[in-house]
Amino acid sequence: MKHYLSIHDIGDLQTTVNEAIALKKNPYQFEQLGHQKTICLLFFNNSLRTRLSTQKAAMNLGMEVMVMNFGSEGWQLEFSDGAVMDGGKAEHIKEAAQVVSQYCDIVAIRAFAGLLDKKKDEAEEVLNGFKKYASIPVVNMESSVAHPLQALADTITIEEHRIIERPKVVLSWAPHPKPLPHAVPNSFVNMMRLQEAEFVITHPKGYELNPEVTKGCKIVHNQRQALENANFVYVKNWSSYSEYGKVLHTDKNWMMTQEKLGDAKFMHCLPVRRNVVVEDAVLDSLQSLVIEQANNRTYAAQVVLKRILENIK
Ligand SMILES: NCCC[C@H](NC(=O)CCC(=O)O)C(=O)O
Ligand SMILES: NC(=O)OP(=O)(O)O
Repeated sequence: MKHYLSIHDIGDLQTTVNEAIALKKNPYQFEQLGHQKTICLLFFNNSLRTRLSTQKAAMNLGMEVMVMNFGSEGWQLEFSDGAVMDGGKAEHIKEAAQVVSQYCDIVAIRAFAGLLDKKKDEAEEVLNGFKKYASIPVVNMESSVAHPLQALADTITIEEHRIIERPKVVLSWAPHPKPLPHAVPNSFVNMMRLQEAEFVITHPKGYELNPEVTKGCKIVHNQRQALENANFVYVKNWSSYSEYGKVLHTDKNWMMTQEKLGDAKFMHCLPVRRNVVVEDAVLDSLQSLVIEQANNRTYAAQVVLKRILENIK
């Protein structure tokens, strides 16, 4: 694998999940693979899980890790070709990406959607800028439109807790005070398409995701109806896509409760706002898989870095 920008870069999903589960059992098996190789993790936004699990994954593979909070520590980047840089931006992506390529063998990048300009967000200027100008492999640690390391960890978690061949998996919108990006639900939907499941999306009207992502997916606007007989319920807030980046309403009735969850397993990528997105009783119950999802982020990242390292050796 050259880059890991979307879930589609991984090849066969089931093979990858099996490999990740094997790595989880024996995490130091490939300690030599990353010897004298360096990964640079560049953050344009906050993180807990991605920051630590990707570093842990790289360390398990014997790599050296450099982390930079680019958003607060780096020079402001210019992305336009031919720009006259007489404003606030000190460095062009052309130099920045090539410079980073001098110091490391893989670069991983987190750069969220700004949620103000759909076209600009969908152009993925940070991720695509590095892809275009860096001479090393690029890993997506959540971009404007995708969070493929999260989706892979979610698949591993579902695989570990699946008790029937074709589980019912529900992606449910939940309220949130802030406008949040579409990256996590987009990647979850794309990943669900690649596996055996009865998949249903539920959200209030107005919260349709990008129709190109959800094309052909079953969408039910009645949350209770959608949740009937669910095995896994993945809860996530996202802002409106059609009224781009807007919070249309924060209807408390969409919060996930123990009563609505029934016997299903609860999933969320974290961080989660307790008693807004989901009530305490769910997060504090044995039905919650959120900590296991966070744990599986390490093995998702590890299988991705392993494949990239095998390709650059
Ligand atoms: N990486 C996982 C989720 C990151 C981000 N959540 C957030 O920004 C939550 C912030 C808050 O709750 O204030 C999102 O939804 O894409
Ligand atoms: N789930 C996730 O990506 O968490 P962080 O934003 O803390 O990295």
